[in-house]
Amino acid sequence: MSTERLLSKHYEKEDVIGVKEKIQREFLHLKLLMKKNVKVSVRSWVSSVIELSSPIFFILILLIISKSPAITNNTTPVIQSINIPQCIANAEDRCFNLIVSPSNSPTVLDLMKVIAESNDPPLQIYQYSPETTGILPDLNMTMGLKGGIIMVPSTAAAFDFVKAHPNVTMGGIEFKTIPRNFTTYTHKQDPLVTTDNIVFNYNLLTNTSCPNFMIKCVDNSMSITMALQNAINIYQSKRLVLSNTPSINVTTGTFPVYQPTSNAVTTYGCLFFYCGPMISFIFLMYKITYEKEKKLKTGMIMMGLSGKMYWVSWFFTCFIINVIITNITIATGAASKFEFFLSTNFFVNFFLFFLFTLSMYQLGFLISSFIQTTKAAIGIGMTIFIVGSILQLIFSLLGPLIFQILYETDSKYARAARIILSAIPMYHFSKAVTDINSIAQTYQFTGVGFKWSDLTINLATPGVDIPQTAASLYSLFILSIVFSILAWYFEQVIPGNDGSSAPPYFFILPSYWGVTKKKIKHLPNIPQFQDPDVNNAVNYAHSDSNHSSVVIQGLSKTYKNLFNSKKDVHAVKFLSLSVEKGTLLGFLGANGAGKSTTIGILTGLIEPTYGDAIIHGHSVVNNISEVRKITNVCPQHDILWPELTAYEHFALFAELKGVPAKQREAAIQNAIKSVKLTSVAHNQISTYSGGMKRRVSVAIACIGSPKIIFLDEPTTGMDSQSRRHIWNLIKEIKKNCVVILTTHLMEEADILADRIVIMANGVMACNGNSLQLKNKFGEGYSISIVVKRPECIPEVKDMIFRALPASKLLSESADLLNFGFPINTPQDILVNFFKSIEEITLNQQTSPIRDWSVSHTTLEDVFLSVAKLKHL
Ligand SMILES: Nc1ncnc2c1ncn2[C@@H]1O[C@H](COP(=O)(O)OP(=O)(O)OP(=O)(O)O)[C@@H](O)[C@H]1O
Repeated sequence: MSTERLLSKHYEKEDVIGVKEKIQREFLHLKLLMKKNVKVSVRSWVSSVIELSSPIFFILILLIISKSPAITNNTTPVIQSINIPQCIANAEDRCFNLIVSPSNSPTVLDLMKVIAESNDPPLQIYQYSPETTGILPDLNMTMGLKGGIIMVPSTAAAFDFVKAHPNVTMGGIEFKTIPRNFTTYTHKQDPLVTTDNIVFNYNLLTNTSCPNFMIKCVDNSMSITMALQNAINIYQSKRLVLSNTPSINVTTGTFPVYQPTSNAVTTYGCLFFYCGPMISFIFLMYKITYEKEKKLKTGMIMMGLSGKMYWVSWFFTCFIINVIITNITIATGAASKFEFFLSTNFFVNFFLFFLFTLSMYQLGFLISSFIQTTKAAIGIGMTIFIVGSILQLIFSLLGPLIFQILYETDSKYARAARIILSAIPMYHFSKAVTDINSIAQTYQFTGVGFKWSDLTINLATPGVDIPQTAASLYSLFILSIVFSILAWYFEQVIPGNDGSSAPPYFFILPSYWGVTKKKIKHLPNIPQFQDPDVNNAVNYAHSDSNHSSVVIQGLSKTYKNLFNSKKDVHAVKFLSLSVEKGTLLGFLGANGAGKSTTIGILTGLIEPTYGDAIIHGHSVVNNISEVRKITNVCPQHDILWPELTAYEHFALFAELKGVPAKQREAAIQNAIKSVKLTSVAHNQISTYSGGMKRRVSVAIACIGSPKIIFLDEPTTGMDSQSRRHIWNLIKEIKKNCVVILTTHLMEEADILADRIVIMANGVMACNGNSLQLKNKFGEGYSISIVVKRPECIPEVKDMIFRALPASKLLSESADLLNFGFPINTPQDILVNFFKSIEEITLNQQTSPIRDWSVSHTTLEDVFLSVAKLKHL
């Protein structure tokens, strides 16, 4: 029967799992993984405390810096020059604002009406009295969004207004005297009118101060003067009874102005606020790569945990840590009385820190998909942190200037720099911090901090297209999404520790999304193998009458070399075999023989180039999730978290493997007893020896009545007593399932295996039980000889071949020689041989042999002779 037909026959057996069950399973996995993450975080509390308290640490440093005399001297804004603050709100039509005093002069009011009417667009005139509106009137409420002329009673009131609304008033006029002959009779009561003066006296105040580097400073004195002179002319021509034109005396006066102040937060805020999230970023990279390096992730997936939920659980864990760190940052900043935090809308700060941390986390996920070791993770994390710190310091000190240069210049370099910087979360973070700082630094005088609505205002000079603060937050959000997508993509495409990877175009394959089944490719013909038993096993695996629990058909795996196809590695070549329930298959082979690749394929970690394996009716290529439900694994590397106890491991895997809640405790206790760990079951794994950890791994592999168990060197590192105990346990559990055991201990395979397959260069070299293999590949007896020195080897070989002409050299390593000779060697030859070897070794001085022994052929001998043969 063709392989396709046989496979399709098997597929008929597949269970159709309902969507509801699938969702429930995914949620169960998420719950288990979240539990694990929380427990690990709680148990490794020192690192968790360091991670969560890092924002406190860095903000406290900033607080100490801010208290240093050098910085505090600089924190109070000084009235540096007496000018009218520059209006920065042109976009809201406020830049036509003039602040004019005194408001009790009817002539001044008339003049202002002329200016207001002749202005294009016309201005409105507002009366502002500190007594009625309070010291800090809301500009929007008082005068609407349009600009206008603000009449104030006195210069002092003008000062108050300017203090309340820095940078919205373009200039001011303080009238001092008005010539008597300039007024109409109705204005004789004007307090500014002087009888003996024909000079128009006023003080012109223009705002030439720049709130920050982002603002282009414009001197409006000329336009104000011209507007006023024009108004005087119009007024005079229309209404004056006198023909004399008054002379005008303009002076410049002083006005309070907010010079942007530098303080610890404006100077170093970008740097110190950035450090807390970055420490968490390094921790995250470490945690993810730790699970990768220790193959915990792979192990969990082999045991059936959902790969998707693995990432979702990390996402939620990061989300929780992010929310905690963000709130700690804001609370510490507020407790430190930094206006950056006190005056800014909570949600603005929340989103700023949350989105920055989120984007860094996603970048961490992305970078982690390229690296395999914690060393690399820490190295790269620290490098990013240091380079980022330098950037933050530069932005802290020169941020506004940099933004101005970047956005005012339209050179190709500026454009390129903008594009590059836009992909860097630190850049958006420092831009937003600088924006918030530019408002927060005047908070103590204005009482107005960074509001939610300020996210969308243009803090820069009109015409300079510097992005609004909201753009920085959007960018952080978009970067988070882009990094997540790239992390997901590269996680699939970059080969992991197990060497598995998806093709670069995997996302366009319908089979990736579960819409269709993967197309299984088969080699057209079943090849002929040298060994008849292997041929039989292969033919049976492809036969119609095969109903074994595990049926492997034509499994092949080629690791392609992208640059040179001659260097392609054919790790597994047409492996076909079947394993019945209740059988322990010893799967042996030298290093590089193809065992791990085969196990990787059977556990769904590696996609075969050709062929498939059907495990209890489920294809490993197309239905691996069902295979994993019934499969348990004891990988070479323990899937154990040092922070969890053995009990917690058993509980986790019992629930994962679907042990009903009522039977779970019994299953856990059973597992603990089976590997004799009762007294230490509640101790953390970090306190266990290597052998004890192996015992936990073996017990995990037995939990939940699996139908197939993969044991990869299960007894490595165990003492002989524990090893024998585990062997008994394995003998017990194999009764109800299939066990596939890979080991380098031939004694272990000999004792446990019902059937042994030895792989050599990717090919099944032999297949049979231990006795069959010994008879077939062994030489009856084997002599092991330890020579004194390597130079003695030729002499010893010569001696053995002379004494036992039918003997064969089985292996030769350092000073150990292994010969085999047939069981039917004539007795007299044997007697002579023993005599001569005894004589040689009697003389310790001259003998080239240090030690020798004779035994029946061992599996080791079989293994060594099989490794030498060519098999295809
Ligand atoms: N990701 C990979 N890319 C390229 N070649 C690989 C990859 N993984 C394994 N190989 C090659 O495939 C062959 C089989 O390797 P495999 O790991 O399956 O051997 P093994 O029998 O498990 O060896 P060991 O006993 O050392 O674990 C080896 O030649 C190995 O170098």
